[in-house]
Amino acid sequence: MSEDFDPEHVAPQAIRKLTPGKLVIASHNQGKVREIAELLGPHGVEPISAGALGLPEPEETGTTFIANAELKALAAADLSGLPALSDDSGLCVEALRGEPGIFSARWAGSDKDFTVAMRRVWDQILAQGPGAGHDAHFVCALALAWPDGHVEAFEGRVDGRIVWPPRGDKGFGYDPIFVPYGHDVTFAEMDPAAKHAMSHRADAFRQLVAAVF
Ligand SMILES: O=c1nc[nH]c2c1ncn2[C@H]1C[C@H](O)[C@@H](COP(=O)(O)OP(=O)(O)OP(=O)(O)O)O1
Ligand SMILES: [Mg+2]
Repeated sequence: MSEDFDPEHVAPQAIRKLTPGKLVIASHNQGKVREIAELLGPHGVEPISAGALGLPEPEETGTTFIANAELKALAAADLSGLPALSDDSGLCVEALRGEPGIFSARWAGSDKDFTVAMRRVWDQILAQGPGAGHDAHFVCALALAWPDGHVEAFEGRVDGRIVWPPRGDKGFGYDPIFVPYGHDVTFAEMDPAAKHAMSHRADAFRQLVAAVF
């Protein structure tokens, strides 16, 4: 091994393993915190939410899901002194050229009203004219950061279609208008376990678990 060998710049062996202990869930969205805690259940870590630690909600200045996930995880790891896991996610509608995308939370406004955001998605699809397709996908970027600034990121996806009117009261966000391909029910009509078996978050989680546990 040469003297200037730097393990941080060797992929993929550079992936750092997460050891059992406290893990900050760097999200202020209770729906996500609940899903992430459920997905982490079998992996021997003790989740603590950013809200419970009184951490601020960072401004999402990135232009990609990965960039926003990394900045949220790094901020929480730095402030807490603990490893932190963040999630940046959103709904991308093909007929809207990927919108709302990274702006999915912002479409719900400062009072986080997803009735308004879902209506806006539907109205904008209709505004494209009768030929507009309803295809859409959710993306989830997960970033795991350490207080020394090391960070790993993983991106997952699930494809489906937008339906109207909204259906179901489980889940959160845009779940009532999203039906994954191969299914007839929305994410908000499914049991959490069924959503966890196929969601964008579960896809990203499988990659994270394979890499860092
Ligand atoms: O499984 C999902 N089912 C339905 N809607 C979803 C899902 N996953 C993301 N979404 C939508 C709603 C959410 O508000 C936005 C993410 O925005 P995003 O900035 O990543 O999260 P956020 O501001 O709600 O919480 P935080 O940044 O503190 O983690 O995309
Ligand atoms: Mg956010």
